[in-house]
Amino acid sequence: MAQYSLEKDKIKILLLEGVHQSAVDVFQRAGYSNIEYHKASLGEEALQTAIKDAHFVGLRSRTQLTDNVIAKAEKLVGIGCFCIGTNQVNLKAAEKHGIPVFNAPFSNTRSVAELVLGQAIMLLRGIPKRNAAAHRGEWLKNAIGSFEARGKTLGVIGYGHIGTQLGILAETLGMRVIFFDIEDKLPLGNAQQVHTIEALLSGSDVVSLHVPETKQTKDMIGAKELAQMRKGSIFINASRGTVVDIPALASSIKENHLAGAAIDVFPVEPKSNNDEFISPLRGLDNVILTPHVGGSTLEAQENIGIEVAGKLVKYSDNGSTMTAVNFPEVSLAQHTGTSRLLHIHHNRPGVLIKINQAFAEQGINIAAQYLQTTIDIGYVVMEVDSDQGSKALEQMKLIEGTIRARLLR
Ligand SMILES: NC(=O)c1ccc[n+]([C@@H]2O[C@H](COP(=O)([O-])OP(=O)(O)OC[C@H]3O[C@@H](n4cnc5c(N)ncnc54)[C@H](O)[C@@H]3O)[C@@H](O)[C@H]2O)c1
Ligand SMILES: O=C(O)CC[C@@H](O)C(=O)O
Repeated sequence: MAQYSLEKDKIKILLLEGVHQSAVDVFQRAGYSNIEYHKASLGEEALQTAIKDAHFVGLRSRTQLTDNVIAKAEKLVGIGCFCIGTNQVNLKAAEKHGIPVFNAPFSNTRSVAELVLGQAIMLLRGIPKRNAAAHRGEWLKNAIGSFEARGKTLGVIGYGHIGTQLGILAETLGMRVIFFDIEDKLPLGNAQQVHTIEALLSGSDVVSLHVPETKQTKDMIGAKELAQMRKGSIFINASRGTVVDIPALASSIKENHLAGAAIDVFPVEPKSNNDEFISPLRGLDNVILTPHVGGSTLEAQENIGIEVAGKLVKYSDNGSTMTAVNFPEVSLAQHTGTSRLLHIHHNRPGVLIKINQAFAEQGINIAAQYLQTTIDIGYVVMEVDSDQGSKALEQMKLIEGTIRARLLR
């Protein structure tokens, strides 16, 4: 598939799930006015219709970009996840079609850490159950099951951007912090790494999960792991719903093994705010249930809008793919005085040589060349004399192994 870069007002940007206005502002400031904006996510059929002629799509965690949807999005050039998680996108399929996927790896991490810390304090004090009782007209004024955070042990599973910030915040309250991670991590503050999940579970008063959704983290916490937690301890998950066996968690709470839990993410989440939320945890007074809002603060959403829209604009304008999660990363400054060509190809021996040969035979002068590869694809960016851009694109199209080629204006 080869294409000339379109006029900016012909480039369709599909924004879903109410991404922040800051994203729209970034696109508009960069000259992109053809924006289709939806407040909610779209089901597969509606999504296929809306994405069919879109060049860029922006989404959050609800929209599923499956292999099937991506295959039918014939014009799609780039995907922006306006969040951290990218598990809702079939990254391999996007790569196969030569489509980079961008996200915002930092912008909402502080928001999650703050929420989790607040939940830990509330749960240690038994507040959710006292709050629920008061709403029913009951008055639970006593100190039973009510503890300070000071001196308690917080166990963090997944000591990344969120886990580390949570650890530091918890230490300011006088909590002791231990963590379990598959990587050896530099402990911040006085945190200590433990080397088995069992040591973490049995050694903590509050356990909080901050791992990504992967094959290894699926059902990472089930009945066996919950039984390894201390009696009367607290469990928090604001990572991904697939990580925890929810019926097993509900049993552990009902049997009074755990004193309480806060759950922000669920294996199946309602598609929109109008759909019913169904969970075996409903009705349990000592469980805080939140609708996947760990990262939903106005500060975070505004920053995410700016960050991800900025990355899509840079890719559209300059071909820069820095921080793409599924794609060779090429950092490029703005080009002036030359035509820039983007060529995405299957990573097989000889593709670059063939492009260079074809250009040499046609007398096309290469002013600059940048190449990066992953196991499966190669991404080469070339600059040629301005009057030779169209001819160069025609030559690129003929190269065997081409997935996409694009000429920037
Ligand atoms: N609730 C929300 O609104 C919300 C907001 C932001 C992020 N999240 C979720 O939180 C996750 C974590 O975010 P982050 O920014 O801290 O990510 P991160 O990539 O910085 O950290 C994840 C950590 O988990 C570790 N890890 C991976 N697999 C593991 C395993 N099997 N066992 C133990 N450790 C493992 C990694 O080594 C890494 O240190 C995200 O992937 C996202 O799914 C949720
Ligand atoms: O905003 C969302 O829908 C997802 C938030 C969070 O889970 C993330 O991955 O950043």
